[in-house]
Amino acid sequence: MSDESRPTPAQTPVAAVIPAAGRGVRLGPGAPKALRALNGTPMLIHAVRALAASRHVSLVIVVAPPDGAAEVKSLLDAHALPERTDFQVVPGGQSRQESVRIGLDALPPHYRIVLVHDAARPLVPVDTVDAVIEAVRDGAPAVVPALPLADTVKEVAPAAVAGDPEPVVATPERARLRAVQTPQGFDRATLVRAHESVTENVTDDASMVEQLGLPVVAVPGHEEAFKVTRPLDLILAEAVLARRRLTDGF
Ligand SMILES: Nc1ccn([C@@H]2O[C@H](COP(=O)(O)OP(=O)(O)OP(=O)(O)O)[C@@H](O)[C@H]2O)c(=O)n1
Ligand SMILES: C[C@](O)(CO)[C@H](O)COP(=O)(O)O
Repeated sequence: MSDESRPTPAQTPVAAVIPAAGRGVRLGPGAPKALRALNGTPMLIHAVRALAASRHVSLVIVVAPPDGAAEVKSLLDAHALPERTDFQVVPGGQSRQESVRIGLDALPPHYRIVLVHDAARPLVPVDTVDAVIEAVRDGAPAVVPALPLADTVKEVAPAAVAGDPEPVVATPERARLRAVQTPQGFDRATLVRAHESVTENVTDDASMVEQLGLPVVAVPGHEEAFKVTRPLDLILAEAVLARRRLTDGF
């Protein structure tokens, strides 16, 4: 077993990269998505707090909108965050993949475990974060939190004429499908190699590790780790925060 793939001890420090450089086109016009407010606090601050809630995470690197690094730094300074966690801000890229790679480049060398977490998943519970970390510490090179699907999924072919109904070509067996969330956790050397090797666009980091032929494992995700993508998701996120305030007092 090479040094890089050896299981890491429980005290190995964990860093989190938070890609937050997206525009949020599907959310509609307005500020970059990560800077939009959820119950008065920017989505990004909720996401940073969610990751820093894990006592294992000692560094959070926020990948800011390309022209928004100064604004993000001010936001982090203006909000209460755990003192045991260090924060760094770097300007992001044109795609999620490029933003994650920029975040990885900023990681100090001694971090051997890295989480990648969408700013757009601001409400992930700390138990989910810790379950991902534990699986990486147990030796998995890549870990995803995942949930079974409620809908049946169809594969379609392109319509002959744009706008016409799309022909359905297959119905994958639902019991074997999972909806994948973040944080995704990685052995740092594996993730760096994946980002160096895979050049085509992918929608998550774990799929790059799959392309290297390395194992990716799934741990239980959480309904509240959903991604704020469309306007209805903002309403749902604010409802979850209101419920938390009532039941947990924060
Ligand atoms: N160039 C980019 C694009 C996306 N992201 C981040 O990747 C995460 C997941 O992306 P998504 O939800 O698709 O966000 P957006 O790209 O902002 O959304 P849209 O596709 O609707 O524009 C988000 O936290 C987003 O800020 C990023 O850091 N850099
Ligand atoms: C990484 C991710 O959140 C896993 O579900 C998702 O693939 C991001 O997709 P997006 O289209 O960039 O939001």
